[in-house]
Amino acid sequence: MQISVIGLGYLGAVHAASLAKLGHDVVGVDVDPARVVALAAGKAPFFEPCLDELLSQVTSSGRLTVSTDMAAVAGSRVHFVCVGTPQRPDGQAADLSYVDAAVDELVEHLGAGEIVVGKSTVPVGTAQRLADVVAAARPDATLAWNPEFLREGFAVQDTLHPDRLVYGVPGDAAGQRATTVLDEVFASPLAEGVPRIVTDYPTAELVKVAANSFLATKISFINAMAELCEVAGGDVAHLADAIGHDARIGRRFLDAGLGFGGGCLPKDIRAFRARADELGAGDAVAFLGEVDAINTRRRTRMVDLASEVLGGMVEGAEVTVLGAAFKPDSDDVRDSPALDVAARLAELGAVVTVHDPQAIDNARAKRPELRYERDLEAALAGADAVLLLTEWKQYRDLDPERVGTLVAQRTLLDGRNALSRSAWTDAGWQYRALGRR
Ligand SMILES: NC(=O)c1ccc[n+]([C@@H]2O[C@H](COP(=O)([O-])OP(=O)(O)OC[C@H]3O[C@@H](n4cnc5c(N)ncnc54)[C@H](O)[C@@H]3O)[C@@H](O)[C@H]2O)c1
Ligand SMILES: O=c1ccn([C@@H]2O[C@H](COP(=O)(O)OP(=O)(O)O[C@H]3O[C@H](CO)[C@@H](O)[C@H](O)[C@H]3O)[C@@H](O)[C@H]2O)c(=O)[nH]1
Repeated sequence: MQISVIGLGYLGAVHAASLAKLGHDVVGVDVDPARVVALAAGKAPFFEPCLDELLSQVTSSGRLTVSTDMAAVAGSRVHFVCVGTPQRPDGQAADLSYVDAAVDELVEHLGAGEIVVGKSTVPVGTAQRLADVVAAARPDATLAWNPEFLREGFAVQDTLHPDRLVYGVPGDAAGQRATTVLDEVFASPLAEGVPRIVTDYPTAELVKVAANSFLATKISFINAMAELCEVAGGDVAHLADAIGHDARIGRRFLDAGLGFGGGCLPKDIRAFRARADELGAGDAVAFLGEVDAINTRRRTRMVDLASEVLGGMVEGAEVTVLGAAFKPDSDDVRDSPALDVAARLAELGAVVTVHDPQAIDNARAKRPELRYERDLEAALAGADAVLLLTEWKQYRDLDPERVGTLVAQRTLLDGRNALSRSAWTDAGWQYRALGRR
């Protein structure tokens, strides 16, 4: 099928390449010329495992083409809208200006019976508003909402083999036609038995923010327990293992530490609260304010812990921060807890050196005031304290003896509960972690 994908960021580039891999002919459109040049050459414009290989396959086979010109979407049967919905700079709510601009431009190129499919994460009510925009421009076109659940770091795998597909469609014949066409788009995952939920627009929009709210709540729940463990002398990693064995709870997303960041969970729970307030149902999700507050406190606690192990002498202390990305296997630094902690320590006068296997360029663009070092051993040299803030595998694999020969003080703060305490203490390190003795 001929398909267009509008917005080629962390979501759209992966979606476009994956649809091409599934055998469709895909044209991608983005307003960022640098992004389009990279993609046209079969290169990922950001780091995402497996994406470079996939892109070089689908661009060289001609299944994926890219353009900065929206006119390139003409003739596609389905148009996926994957542009950003960041938090508004002046508040908590989502900035819908990119979605509105993309749809306004797209509808000028729509042909008879084509389907516009929203994938961006939006406040409930947006789909109906956009459906009216589509209908006004092209009465025989249909809008569907198909939220995306991919995780960065696993984006290709999650797109080709999703946990579920959700279609929000109108409850009429046009909705049935859109469902049939989407089934054709996703024929391959559906044939693997991926569950498909067909519902209305508001439910499809709410499914997305409900899922992210649940995940954020799970992380903040375990981090609240970490706060308790810290004052009561408990160990949150053991606690998580113990409650996680209960299948009703499950161990996934119970990793206590520095908390959640990234371009999704933090902004999505804030936008959800803002939208619920507008709808007069703010009380229903007021708890998300506490989820957010617990999450933010973890960053403050990490800075305090660093100050504590440095004997209150933060100013002038050499601090090595391992990790700048918001999670491993990504170069994304949007709302990165690691980068936030690094910046706060630098503000307090520490001499902070940041290392990350993939995110240094993005981190430098956002926090130019910090020092960056691409060589891991050089980054560790002379450190008074080492802070592990993003649990990349190469940090998990560090040899405490070897690292001990590089640093000035054998002091390690494990912000992700990712290392073996005994391995590091046996090598003479002072090991401290959030939520553990
Ligand atoms: N990143 C993820 O893992 C993920 C997962 C699920 C859902 N989402 C949601 O998907 C949406 C996109 O997120 P992202 O992380 O890919 O953002 P992003 O900022 O990485 O990408 C957005 C892209 O849209 C482009 N764009 C903006 N306006 C445009 C226009 N008018 N026409 C064409 N292109 C335009 C930008 O240049 C950019 O390349 C957001 O709503 C997000 O919440 C993201
Ligand atoms: O037990 C855990 C699990 C995660 N995190 C942190 O939580 C954040 C988010 O992690 P993750 O959810 O894996 O990354 P994202 O790529 O942001 O994916 C989330 O956000 C996407 C965008 O909406 C959704 O599509 C995904 O389903 C949802 O998991 C990261 O900072 C992690 O370090 C923890 O602190 N503890």
